[in-house]
Amino acid sequence: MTRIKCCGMTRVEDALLAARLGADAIGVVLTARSKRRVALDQAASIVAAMPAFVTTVALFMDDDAELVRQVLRDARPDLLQFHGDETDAWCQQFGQPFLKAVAMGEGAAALPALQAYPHARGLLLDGHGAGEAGGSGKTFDWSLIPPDMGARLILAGGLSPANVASAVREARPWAVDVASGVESSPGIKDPARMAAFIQAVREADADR
Ligand SMILES: O=C(O)c1ccccc1N[C@@H]1O[C@H](COP(=O)(O)O)[C@@H](O)[C@H]1O
Repeated sequence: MTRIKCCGMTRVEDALLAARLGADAIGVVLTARSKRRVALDQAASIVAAMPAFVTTVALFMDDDAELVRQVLRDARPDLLQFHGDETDAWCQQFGQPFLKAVAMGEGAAALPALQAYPHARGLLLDGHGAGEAGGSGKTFDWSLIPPDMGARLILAGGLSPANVASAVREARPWAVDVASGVESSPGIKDPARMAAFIQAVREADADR
């Protein structure tokens, strides 16, 4: 079964709805480089509202280590996710499981980065270009994904209710991650689009 992460939560009610609809994980964005950024207290409220067995993820992009520590201390997310030029060693310093995003907008030139994070629990392949923020709604050429990524492959970038079933059938990821594709405006989730996204993943799973 493909795991589903709904990212860029800014409201407790949206995160609770994602959990009720069957999302396995929700994400909150802390980096200043995002239109979905939440303040520390809001991140803490969203994380604290999640029921058992829904993984909470905090996103950063080339942020200060002190911000990451503060978020870990005050919001207590289960996983960290890094989107910038952070190294494997830098990501490891917090002693918390982490995901590393890889910008696939550069095409095959991005592939060496997949070898650079041996300690990441998962590699989130996103459609944006190097140095750009995620949450861009950009897809990439899924045929570039190496076939041996197994449970480390988290597919992101421009996924939506319209294309996620094809993505699951073609790329066979461990998990899919969506932000803009289930929103009515940045940071505001659309209940119908979230429900349609999760249903599309489950239908594609049934065919696998
Ligand atoms: O969502 C953001 O604003 C964001 C900012 C900086 C780094 C990462 C960000 N989001 C991540 O990007 C993926 C894909 O987004 P989309 O579905 O293409 O809109 C999203 O799921 C987050 O993990």
